[in-house]
Amino acid sequence: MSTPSTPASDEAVLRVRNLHKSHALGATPIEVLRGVDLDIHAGEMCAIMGPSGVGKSTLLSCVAGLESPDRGEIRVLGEDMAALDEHGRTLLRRRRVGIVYQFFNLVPTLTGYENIVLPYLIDGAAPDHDAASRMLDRVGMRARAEHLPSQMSGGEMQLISIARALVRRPALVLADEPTGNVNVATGRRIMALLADALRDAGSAMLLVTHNAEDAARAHRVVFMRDGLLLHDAALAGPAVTSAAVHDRLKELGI
Ligand SMILES: Nc1ncnc2c1ncn2[C@@H]1O[C@H](COP(=O)(O)OP(=O)(O)OP(=O)(O)O)[C@@H](O)[C@H]1O
Repeated sequence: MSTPSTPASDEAVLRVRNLHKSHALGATPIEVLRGVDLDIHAGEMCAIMGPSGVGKSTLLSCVAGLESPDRGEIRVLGEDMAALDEHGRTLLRRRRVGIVYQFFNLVPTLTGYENIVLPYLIDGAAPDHDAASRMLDRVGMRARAEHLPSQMSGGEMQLISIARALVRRPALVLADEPTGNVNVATGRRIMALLADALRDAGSAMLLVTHNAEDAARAHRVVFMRDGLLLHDAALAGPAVTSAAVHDRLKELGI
């Protein structure tokens, strides 16, 4: 598979057009995404907020190539996900996309360090131990390197999972409620780490969050409602403060 290393400067790292996706609920399909459009450029963090069950995680799964949309277009680094086969999508995800999950998704039988180098191993690549070691220090988890996830707190597991997601300097980071299961202080640390890593690596990031303070770290906040994204010009750039996010959530009744 040929994966462009960097998109053309004006090309979005993530481009989504008219995305539709239904889930079968018994015999009745429920259309969760009804024409989602979204662009995220290099170095940009975009937060998505919206009521529970509206389809935020479904969007992330489609972007990651873990679920197939019914129709519409997803381009990651210019690559049309629908034109890739399953293997191509897997390679693109492994090599260019970092994913942070709400429930960490660490491999329970591997140590913290082994979890961090997992993205290399599942790709059949030699681990970059320098990068992994730097990442271990960056998330402050060196003392936990040899511990199993069962010996870690939720916050520690999430810090390890963030190191795993970022170790290959992904072009696109997908984070699904990364602070949803950690305490407030760790949540702030996690958001600062993600923002710093994004800036340093020039990655684009799609963040799903219910937390206005987390959303306020983004360059742009969009709201999902009725299967669509509401692009809110008032919530971009310096206007993105947690107070402004709170106000908008209230106006939208979310
Ligand atoms: N595999 C599936 N099969 C059937 N229905 C599904 C499936 N995955 C999700 N759904 C349904 O699709 C809808 C959207 O789910 P999704 O997890 O994307 O929402 P969300 O906005 O991320 O919610 P939350 O904020 O609670 O995490 C929900 O009604 C959910 O029950």
